[in-house]
Amino acid sequence: MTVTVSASGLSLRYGGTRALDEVSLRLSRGVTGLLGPNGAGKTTLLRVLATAVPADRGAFTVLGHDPATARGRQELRRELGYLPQTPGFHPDFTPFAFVDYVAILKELTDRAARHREVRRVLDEADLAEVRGTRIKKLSGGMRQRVALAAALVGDPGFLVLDEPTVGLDPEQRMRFREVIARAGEDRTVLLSTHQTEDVAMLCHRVLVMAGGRIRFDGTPAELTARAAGRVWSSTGRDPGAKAGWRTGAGGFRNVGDPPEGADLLEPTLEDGYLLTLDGDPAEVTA
Ligand SMILES: Nc1ncnc2c1ncn2[C@@H]1O[C@H](COP(=O)(O)OP(=O)(O)OP(=O)(O)O)[C@@H](O)[C@H]1O
Repeated sequence: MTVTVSASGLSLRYGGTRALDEVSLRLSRGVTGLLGPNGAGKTTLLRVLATAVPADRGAFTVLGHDPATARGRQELRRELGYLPQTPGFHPDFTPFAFVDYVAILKELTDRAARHREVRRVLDEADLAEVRGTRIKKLSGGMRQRVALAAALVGDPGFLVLDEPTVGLDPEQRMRFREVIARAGEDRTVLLSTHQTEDVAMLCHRVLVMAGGRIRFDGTPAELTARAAGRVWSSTGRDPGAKAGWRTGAGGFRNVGDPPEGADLLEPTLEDGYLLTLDGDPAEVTA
């Protein structure tokens, strides 16, 4: 597999907080999911890779461009589509006007070619029918897709998406996933999310971050497999479980080291994720 994004030893401190602590990774084409609890460092990592903020230490390249030089930074930004955690757009703009504005910022100066590109990305994000409707009249899911369309302008090879499915209802999330999956067919996509189903359904690869470090790097199946034989049901709360929660059926689902004779359950990616957060930080790969 061709490596498209490569980072080594990325570190960044905010005062006393180590937001990134020696992060190294290699990405290839397709969608890679980035999971981690609040404050894990996901947004900081995405901001560094999007050249929005420089790391204190470490280096990285995107599609061969090194942001340490002014020219490399410029080339990298031409290959970048970034959907930040809180995208801002003027509510009175239409999707067409907003994406056209972003296209101008991305140096698409020929008006006819730019308008063709704007229509193309609006189609790709499933927004053709509402391209003339004011953004303030669109649903949250459609607004997210407007932000995604803006990130797709100029056909960037590297897409950085920070929690794009947050706040979407299940149907909107499905449609959004379809658009991301399509975008990932021929691009490198790094997708931060709190939704383990996003990762299970979309990603060929998953990274788990906690405390500024990468705690897991492997396939979704490998993350799920971490919980094999470590998930069980019980009628009451099991004090020996690392985590346990009441299910809709009234019993408890537990992860950890099951007691003798426990009623074992099929693990999910979420179980593997929870056990990874609880595990040894030195165990990085599957
Ligand atoms: N601009 C900043 N100034 C000071 N501290 C910051 C700043 N940005 C982030 N941090 C701190 O750095 C750490 C990592 O934050 P970051 O936003 O990268 O985490 P995250 O994994 O994206 O979290 P979330 O899932 O809540 O979005 C946190 O402890 C956060 O409080």
